[in-house]
Amino acid sequence: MSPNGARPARAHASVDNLRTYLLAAARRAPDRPAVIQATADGGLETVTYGELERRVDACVEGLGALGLEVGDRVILESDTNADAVATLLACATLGLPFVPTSPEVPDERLLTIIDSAEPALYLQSAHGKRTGIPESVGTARFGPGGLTVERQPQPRVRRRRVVTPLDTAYITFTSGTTGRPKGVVMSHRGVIAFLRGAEAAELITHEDRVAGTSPLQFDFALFDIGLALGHGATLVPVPRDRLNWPRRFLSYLRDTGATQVDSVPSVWRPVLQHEPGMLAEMGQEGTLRRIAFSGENFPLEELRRLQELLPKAHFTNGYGATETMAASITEVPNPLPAETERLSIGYAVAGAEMLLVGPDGGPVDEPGVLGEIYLRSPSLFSGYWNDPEATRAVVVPDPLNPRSGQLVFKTGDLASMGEEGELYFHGRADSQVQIRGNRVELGEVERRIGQFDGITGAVAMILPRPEGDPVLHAFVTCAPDGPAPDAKSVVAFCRAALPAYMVPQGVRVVDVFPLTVNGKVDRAALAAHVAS
Ligand SMILES: Nc1ncnc2c1ncn2[C@@H]1O[C@H](COS(=O)(=O)NC(=O)C[C@H](N)c2ccccc2)[C@@H](O)[C@H]1O
Repeated sequence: MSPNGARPARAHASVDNLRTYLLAAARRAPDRPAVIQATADGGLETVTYGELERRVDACVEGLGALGLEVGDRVILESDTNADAVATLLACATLGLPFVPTSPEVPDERLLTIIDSAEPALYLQSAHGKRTGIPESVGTARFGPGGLTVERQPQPRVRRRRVVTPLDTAYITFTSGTTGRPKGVVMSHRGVIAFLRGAEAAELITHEDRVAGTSPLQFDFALFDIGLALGHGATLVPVPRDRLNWPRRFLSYLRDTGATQVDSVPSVWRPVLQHEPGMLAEMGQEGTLRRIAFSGENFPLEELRRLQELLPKAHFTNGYGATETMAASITEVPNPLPAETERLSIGYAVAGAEMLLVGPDGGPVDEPGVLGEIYLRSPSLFSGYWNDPEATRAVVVPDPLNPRSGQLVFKTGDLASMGEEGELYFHGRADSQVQIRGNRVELGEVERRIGQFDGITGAVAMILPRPEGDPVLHAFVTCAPDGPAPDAKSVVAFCRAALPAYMVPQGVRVVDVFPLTVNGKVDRAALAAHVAS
C-alpha cells in the first residue's frame, strides 16, 4: 500500500475511541461544566464540554501537522487539568498512544521511560519546567490555544488509514515490584470496556463533581477522567500543592462543590490527623456524597474514623490492576460493622469475572480457602510494551476453559471467598512468605498492632536475612498527642494474640509512612530503614 502521507488517520465516529466516548456529553450538553480547575492566580475556572472539544480540535490540528503515524508514542507530562485532558483526547483522535507522566516524576525515571517507549514527541504545558529531553524526540508545549512546537519530531512514513478500537489509547509505566518499569499497553476497546462496566455501579450522575487526587501517570487519574466525562459529569482535579495541606485540601473541595473524592487511602491520613473538625462540618453539610478509594488496603481504624466524620457519605472500594484498568467496585457499609476485619472487594464489574485459582491450578469453590485471583475481562491490556515474556507470564489461558483460546489476567493477588461468592483481598502472592514453614498474614499482624493504644497505623513486612529465616518487622505511626509506645510492649501485645511466627522481631516508630509517587505506602523505603 502506498504511504498515506497526505492526511492523518482518524477513528470513525461510530467505533470505540476514547475521544468519542469521553466527548459524547459535548454533543448532548455542550454548556455543561466538564472541568472545574484552579487558575494560576488561585481562583477557579470552569471549562465546558463545548470549550473542551474546541481545545481538543485545536490540539488535533497541531498534532496532525507533524506527520506522525498511528501508534507513534507521545509523552504527555502534566498535572491533571483541562488542557491535559484535551491533549490526551487529541492523541486518541489520531491514534497516538499517550504515555502519561507528571512534573514530580524524577528525570532519570522519565529518561528510562523514553528509552523504552521511544516516543516521537514529548509534550508539556506552556509553563512546564522539564529540560534535557533527548534530541531524537520532538518537543512541544500544549495550552488552551493548541500546540507550540519547539523541536519537530523525526519524519516518519504514514501507512495507516484508520484508527481502530484495538489501537493503543495509552501506555502507562508502572514501577512494578521488580523495579524495571513495565509499560502497560491499553487499547481504546479495553479502557472503554472497563468504563462501561463501571457504569453498572451507578457511582455518579451527570450532576456530580468528581475530585481526582492522583497524578496522571497513575491510572486512577485516568479512571477519574473516564468516570466523570463518561457520565457527562464534572472533573475537579485537585492541585498537588493543595493535597499536602489538609485545610487547603478541604477548602478546595468545599469551594469547588465536589460531591465525590477519589484517592488512595493515604490522602486522608493528614486530614484525619490535623483537620477532623473541619471534615466533620463538611460531613454535616452533605455535599460530599461519596468517598472512593483504591490502590491498597484502607487501614480499618482509619476508615472507621473517616466514616464517623462523614456519616452520610457512601464509601466505595475500587480494586484492580492497571493491566485491566481495575476489576471491582464495591460499596463499603457506612458504618463498617464492628466485627468486620477485612474489606470485601466484592465481584468484578459488569462484563468481567474474578475467579479464584488454587495451588493445583484448579478453581477454588469453597468459602474461606485462599486462591489467586484470575480476571476474565474485556478490559484486559494488550500486553507489556516490548516485553512478550513478561506478558505471557500474566496473560494466560482461561483455567476453566483452556482450549477456548480465551485469555485471562493472572493478578498475583490472593483472596478468599465469602458465603455469597464475594471476595476478600489477602495481599500479594509474592509477599506471602513462610516463616519456619508457616504462611504469615501481614494484614493480620498489622490489624493486631493497630489495636494497640496510641498506635494510628501499622505496616508489617518480612525482610530476608543473609542467613536463616526471614525476619518479620513492623513500622508504626502514633497519635501526635499520645506517648510513643515502646517496642517491647507492642511485641508482648502481639504475642498475646498471634502465633509465635507472626510476632514481629522489630517494631519501629516512624513519623509518617513514606509514600510512592502514586501515594501508596512505600514499603521499599521502609525496608531501607532496617538496612540502614
Ligand atoms: N482496593 C484495593 N485493595 C487492596 N489492594 C489493592 C486495591 N486496589 C489495588 N490493590 C493492589 O494494587 C495492585 C494494582 O496496583 S496498580 O496496578 O498500581 N493499580 C492500582 O493500584 C489502581 C487500579 N488500577 C485502579 C484504578 C482505578 C480504580 C480502581 C483501581 C493490585 O494487584 C493489588 O495488589
